[in-house]
Amino acid sequence: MKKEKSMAQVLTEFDTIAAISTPIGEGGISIVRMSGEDAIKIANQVFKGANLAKVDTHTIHYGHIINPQNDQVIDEVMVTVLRAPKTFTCEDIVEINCHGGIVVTNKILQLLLSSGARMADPGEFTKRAFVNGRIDLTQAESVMDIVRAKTDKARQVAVKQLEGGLMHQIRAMRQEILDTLANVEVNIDYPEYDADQVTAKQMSETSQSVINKINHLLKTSQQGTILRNGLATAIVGKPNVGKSSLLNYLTQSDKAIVTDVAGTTRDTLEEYVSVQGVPLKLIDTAGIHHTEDKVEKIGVERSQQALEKADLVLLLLDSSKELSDEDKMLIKLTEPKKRIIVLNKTDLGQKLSVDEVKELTHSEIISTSILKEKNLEELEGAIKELFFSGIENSNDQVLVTNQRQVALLKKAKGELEDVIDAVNNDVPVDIAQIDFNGAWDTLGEITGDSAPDELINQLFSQFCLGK
Ligand SMILES: Nc1nc2c(c(=O)[nH]1)N(C=O)[C@@H](CNc1ccc(C(=O)N[C@@H](CCC(=O)O)C(=O)O)cc1)CN2
Ligand SMILES: Nc1nc2c(ncn2[C@@H]2O[C@H](COP(=O)(O)OP(=O)(O)OP(=O)(O)O)[C@@H](O)[C@H]2O)c(=O)[nH]1
Ligand SMILES: [Mg+2]
Repeated sequence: MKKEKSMAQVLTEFDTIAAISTPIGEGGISIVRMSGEDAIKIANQVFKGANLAKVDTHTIHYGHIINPQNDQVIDEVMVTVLRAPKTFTCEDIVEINCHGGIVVTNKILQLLLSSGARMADPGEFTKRAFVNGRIDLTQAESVMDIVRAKTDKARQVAVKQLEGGLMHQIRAMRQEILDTLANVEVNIDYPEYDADQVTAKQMSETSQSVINKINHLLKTSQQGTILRNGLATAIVGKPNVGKSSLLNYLTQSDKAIVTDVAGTTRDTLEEYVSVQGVPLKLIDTAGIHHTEDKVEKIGVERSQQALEKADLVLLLLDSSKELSDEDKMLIKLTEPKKRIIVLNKTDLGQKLSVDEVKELTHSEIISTSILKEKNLEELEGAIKELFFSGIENSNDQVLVTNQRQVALLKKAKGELEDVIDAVNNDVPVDIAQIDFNGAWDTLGEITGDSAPDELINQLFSQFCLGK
């Protein structure tokens, strides 16, 4: 077995890192952040103002960053001093709040690097928070999810995960497995029973108990993924029915080009939007129809791909025209999907009635005029209703939201099922125990309690610089 490094060993390997933690660009203020043993010493070399080695922790100080080589003033700043261990990384942190210009911010970073700091890797601050035990991997992932959240719901789910609910549940499952393993020793001390038989029974029971908990978590993953990524909602229909107009209305923008020319939209367009609290990833598509045009053909193919991937389809029909073969084909094609049918252009003379469409489908039908903004709240309400039907209100629930966690939960479940199978088939206890130990390790990968270094490095490398 690989020997684990002691925390002290890990810590002594840590040098002082620096990075710009705000977006690169012009802005009011930028933050250059340092973490590590020498953070305060390095800051003191370039700061003119209070002696940072003497100030209280969690205090902020006015002064100037100067180039110690020639005493030239680089910028007027505010510097925050945060001493270990009660900091984001559990190390000494210094944050320099400078004016938000690209040149000045970079210059300050360069100065820190030439004074003894090392450029941080992407995600390295958060990685230190993890290695130093302040957060687990699920919390680290949630930090990134907060940064990347496209809708308020996605933010809400991520902040919930940051509280550590998922971590606690996983750790409790691991503890159950560990307690059972500890019992193995005890069983040997009771010779009146067959120790192996008792052990096998306990392993099998614990496996079932943990499987039940895993199933419960896996059940949340579909909802969790949708809340995190947005419900993929494809707006489809034949050309010129008002698909792009609908995207523009729902996003309250003019992101999509709208004209009276059929075939205006050539490529799919994605926008994140919250509709009555429902997080949607809206996809405007090129009108689906038969075409020989080379460019349009590719657009139509993309529309079909978007349709296949969609969680929800908004199928638009033009109510001022009779139902065409293409419309009928689209009604058939989208039949297996969660769907709302939108009869648009009700402001024009009506040639297609709700009743006529009802004969072809059980889906909800909403009549709208997107141009005149008629009945669009009803459409939004229908989206919301469809979304929340069959979904528990999730505000306080722990949700599994990412594929890494789902894959590891499934793997652990498989290992535990193998334990039960082995026990049922009278496989020797020490063989069954291999999978039992395996499940313990797999669950540990979710929280990072037993994750290999490569995995941890790979995960944090996806973070932004300065995070
Ligand atoms: N200026 C600044 N703003 C920021 C951050 C930062 O690093 N710097 N954060 C960075 O992402 C986020 C805040 N996250 C943080 C999480 C934990 C701790 C922290 O010091 N935790 C300690 C002590 C808590 C306490 O004082 O009670 C701990 O948990 O031990 C600080 C920030 C967002 N805003
Ligand atoms: N009268 C009327 N016109 C509408 C309505 N909704 C959209 N239109 C118009 O219909 C035309 C086509 O609208 P688009 O939103 O570009 O239609 P589309 O489905 O995206 O079309 P393609 O991208 O070509 O497939 C534009 O001139 C819109 O202003 C409506 O409710 N009533
Ligand atoms: Mg369009």
